[in-house]
Amino acid sequence: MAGVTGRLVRGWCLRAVRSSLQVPAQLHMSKTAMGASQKDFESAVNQMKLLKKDPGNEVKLKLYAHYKQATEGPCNTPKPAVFDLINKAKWDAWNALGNLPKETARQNYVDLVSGLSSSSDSSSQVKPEADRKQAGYETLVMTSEDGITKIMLNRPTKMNALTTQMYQEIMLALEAASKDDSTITVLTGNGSYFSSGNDLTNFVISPDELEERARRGAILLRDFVGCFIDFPKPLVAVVNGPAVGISVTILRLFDLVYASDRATFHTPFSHLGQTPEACSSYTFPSLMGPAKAAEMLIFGKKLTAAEACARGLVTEVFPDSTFQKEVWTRLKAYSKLPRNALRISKQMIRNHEKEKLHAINAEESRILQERWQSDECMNAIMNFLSRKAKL
Ligand SMILES: CCCCCCCCCC/C=C/CC(=O)SCCNC(=O)CCNC(=O)[C@H](O)C(C)(C)COP(=O)(O)OP(=O)(O)OC[C@H]1O[C@@H](n2cnc3c(N)ncnc32)[C@H](O)[C@@H]1OP(=O)(O)O
Repeated sequence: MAGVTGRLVRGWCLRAVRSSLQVPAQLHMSKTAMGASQKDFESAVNQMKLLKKDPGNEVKLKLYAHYKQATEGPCNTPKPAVFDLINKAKWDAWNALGNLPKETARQNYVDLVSGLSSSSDSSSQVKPEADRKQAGYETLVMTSEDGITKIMLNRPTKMNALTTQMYQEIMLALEAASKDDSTITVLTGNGSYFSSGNDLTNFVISPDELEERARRGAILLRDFVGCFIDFPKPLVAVVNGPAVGISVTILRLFDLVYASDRATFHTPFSHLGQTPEACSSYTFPSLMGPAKAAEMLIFGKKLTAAEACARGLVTEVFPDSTFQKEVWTRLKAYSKLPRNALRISKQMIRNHEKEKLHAINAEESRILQERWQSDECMNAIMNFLSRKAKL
């Protein structure tokens, strides 16, 4: 019976909404964002030899330390005499990296050099100081100013629901932001919502397409979440209003989450016949404990901003009336901090669990691929769409 209902639902979806869905090519993050290879490392070493501007002693020490760690592992030489100032400073910098894995040191070295190259490139170009809006996005507004790249979800009349095009554009925007000369990257929403999560019309497809679309959807989801796991710079969510579904679960992959007191946090996965994504099946229990995570992820309890803050998902809550002013003042001050130190500190905090997060992301995406083909999921989507049709 359920199977028949499912087939009817899928047929109804196709007839009820005449949608010409296109399947865009999948995007992949650059190699640098995914982890530096030996080749990337060697080319960064060569790039350093060509650098025209002296990056200063502090940076040179970091480069030295990461080079040694990447090539030889933890510091293995005797401590130089106290009066041998230069060698002692070098030894201290290397020794301070402790047991940092070689791969992480290699990645940090590549990131440091890439930061230096892009800042020296940018100093040779004349760029207007004014807000630089970047063209080419249909569902986002991307701007760069005062060391901050802002990616704004821009479908306010649809509560910034995420279409497949939008997932792709966010990945492109993140890739661009990871390479630009900004210090901090911000994601926010235009209008009253931060985002209402996955656009449920992504499911408006013919029954014979479902299996293939679910397969592609899982790849899209995995790549999308992967971009957040790997994002190399400080990433800030400015949660201007309610957040639903994946726009909530992804927050644990941000470094700061600022929320308006008007924001709510809702993950109605079970109601939709679906399961958690964006690594939340692991990150939420570790953040707030399994009992509180279950309340959100299994039973779909909607949290206020204050509750989300108490559970560690939100960094700080601001009154809505002063939200934008207070948050942007704070971020502008942060964006003046030394760029490379911020990046390296972020990576030191995040690198420990990166590999695990990728594995969890792959598994969650695989499970959702099956869920999307279930009658439970299709019935829930149909309920939403038929409510829409009746309005
Ligand atoms: C084979 C499948 C391939 C899928 C590939 C996807 C790959 C990635 C998947 C990642 C998975 C993520 C899981 C989730 O995010 S689950 C959460 C999904 N979101 C929801 O369930 C929210 C649904 N929306 C609502 O409940 C309500 O709209 C609202 C957000 C509570 C707001 O209610 P309100 O009454 O204030 O406003 P309206 O409902 O009138 O909304 C205004 C218009 O916006 C449209 N809208 C809003 N949100 C969505 C949405 N998520 N999907 C589609 N459309 C949305 C709403 O329909 C109105 O449009 P209209 O004016 O045209 O009627």
